[in-house]
Amino acid sequence: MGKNWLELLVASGTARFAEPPKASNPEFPRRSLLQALSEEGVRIIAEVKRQSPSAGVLREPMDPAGLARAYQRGGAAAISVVTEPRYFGGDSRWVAEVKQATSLPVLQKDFFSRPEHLAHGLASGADAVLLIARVLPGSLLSEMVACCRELGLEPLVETHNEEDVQRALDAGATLLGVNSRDLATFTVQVEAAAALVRGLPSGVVGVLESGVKDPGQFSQLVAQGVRRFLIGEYLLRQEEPERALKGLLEARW
Ligand SMILES: O=C(O)c1ccccc1NCC(=O)[C@H](O)[C@H](O)COP(=O)(O)O
Repeated sequence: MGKNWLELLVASGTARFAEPPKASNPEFPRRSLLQALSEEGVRIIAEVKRQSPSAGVLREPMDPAGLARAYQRGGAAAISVVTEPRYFGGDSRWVAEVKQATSLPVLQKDFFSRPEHLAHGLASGADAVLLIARVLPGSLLSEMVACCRELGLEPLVETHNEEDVQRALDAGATLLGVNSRDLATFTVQVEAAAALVRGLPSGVVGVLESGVKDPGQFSQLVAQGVRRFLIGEYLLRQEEPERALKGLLEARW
């Protein structure tokens, strides 16, 4: 029996977020992820992620501020920062570094599983936080969505299948990610995720997350009608992430 990664990742968040945050960065002006993604054209959230359970080390040394600046020059609409330290090698201080280095909205990706954990997102200086539908059973998902809004954090509700999507919509999500990676098995099914994104009701901003592996595949997804993406590994493995991002955004479809 292999590791249940999702359980380990949620447990990592629960342990780290048990106490209220010690330091706080509330001074940052708020930037709206929803607004940035609602603009016309193809919109990319570019990810700062040192390593991942599925891919190992992606970028070393990691310079979050420098990378985020390169992403902004390359045309990113927003930056995702993976802050989980144990399995992703992340650091919640990177959120503030990226906010200072760019003028883009910053999404903090970590494993928040209780309303009280969200104080950590606020203290990091995040504009938006990730809520993973699969680890927030029953009414917990809508409670977390409501709590984000009370705190002034935008929730990006991450789904993986039809059932998750329905739960996210019922919870009032207006910013909805469909992750093509199954976070328990790491199987990636980009076409299935793209179909779910395309089927979202109007008024919901849908983002295709994970699994973009080259410009050709990216162009095909855009040609099929997908407009918003969250991309990590492909960009992180490039020597020149700015150029790689421009390459995606300038591709013909
Ligand atoms: O990336 C992983 O291995 C992973 C494992 C378990 C939980 C979450 C994980 N990743 C978070 C993400 O969803 C991705 O970092 C993000 O969508 C970007 O994906 P990619 O472009 O494939 O790096």
